[in-house]
Amino acid sequence: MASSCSSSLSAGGLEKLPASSIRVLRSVDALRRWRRPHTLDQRSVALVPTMGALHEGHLSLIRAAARENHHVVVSVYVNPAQFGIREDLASYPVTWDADVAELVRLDRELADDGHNLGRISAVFAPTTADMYPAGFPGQEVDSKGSFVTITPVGELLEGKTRPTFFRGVATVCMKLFNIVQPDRVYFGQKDVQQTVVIKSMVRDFMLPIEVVIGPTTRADDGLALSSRNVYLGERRRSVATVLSKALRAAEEAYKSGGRDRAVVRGAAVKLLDDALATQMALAPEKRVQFEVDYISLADPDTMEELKAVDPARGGILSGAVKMLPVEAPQEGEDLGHSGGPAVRLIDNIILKPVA
Ligand SMILES: Nc1ncnc2c1ncn2[C@@H]1O[C@H](COP(=O)(O)OP(=O)(O)OP(=O)(O)O)[C@@H](O)[C@H]1O
Ligand SMILES: CC(C)(CO)[C@@H](O)C(=O)[O-]
Ligand code: BAL
Repeated sequence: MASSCSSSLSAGGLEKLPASSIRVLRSVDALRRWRRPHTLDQRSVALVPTMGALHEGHLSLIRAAARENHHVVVSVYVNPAQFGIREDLASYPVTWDADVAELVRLDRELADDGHNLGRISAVFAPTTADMYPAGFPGQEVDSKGSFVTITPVGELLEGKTRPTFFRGVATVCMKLFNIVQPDRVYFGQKDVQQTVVIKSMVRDFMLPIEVVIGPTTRADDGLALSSRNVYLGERRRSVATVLSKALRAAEEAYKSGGRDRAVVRGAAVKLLDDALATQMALAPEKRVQFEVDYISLADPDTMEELKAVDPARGGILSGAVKMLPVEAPQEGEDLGHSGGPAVRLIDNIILKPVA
């Protein structure tokens, strides 16, 4: 739940982040009142949707948005509809105070850099009552309510393991887009299937919005930044690079002329198999066990699996790996946020077309 201790009310009763001009808008009405004049004065508005727990990946999207738009709205909303009933809604990291401190710091950076059209104008932090005016429909697969579903892409890969995920994402994004009425929306390539779902929704519902995809921000060792990485703890964090390494191995196979699924995807699978064998040879108090959910080599537009990459079109290599809770925890061992539950890592690499 967003706390209000790190914001203040101005003389006019407007809530702002401290030492900044960033408005905090907590309801649909407040956002609409803020938005109206910018339609009249034809200033461009960008939306960067997030679930908070901000990291450099989010900040890179905000920087891109500020470069190209007069106003940037960052939404911070942990949308319950995209969490399955057995997923981590209750423990999802909520770091409002740190998030707003990052936004204020970034806004100053944007102001000091002369290359930006705009800055962060507002943080939209609505309540679930506001976002689901008929009442929250529930997290079950057969919940009844008003939903946006984008199929078949939303049923593949992530959608197979998380059957309500893309329905929840598309529904909340449709709501956010209708509320904010952005000219441009910014999403990260880290969630590549999400970008395909959002682009399909914008196309199929004729939404007058440009979808901009920002590159994946990584830690120095290659791990894609993700809010859920806080669950890992030290032992699993050191092994979590297996997925990015596996995808990199498959990309190398493509770059060396490999085109068949068995060659390209096979390079990733082999790296994961070898890494797991290495871990399993270690003692329980040292090792990290993981399960591969999928390694996909898919069409860049539909995310349907490919038998071979057409070099004129390229493809998307993506994967999900579940890091299991550590065995035999050691005295004082850092197990990660919320006691170190199983963590699903996702990552991807775009195989670029070659002439
Ligand atoms: N490493 C990253 N690089 C670029 N964009 C990112 C990165 N991580 C997240 N994003 C993007 O930020 C936006 C908000 O994502 P979200 O708040 O879910 O963060 P997250 O790190 O993906 O969290 P989670 O761990 O729950 O998946 C999405 O468009 C997402 O793709
Ligand atoms: C796009 C999004 C903010 C919708 O809740 C979420 O799926 C995310 O953070 O990627
Ligand atoms: N980063 C996408 C949001 C989710 O996995 O729930």
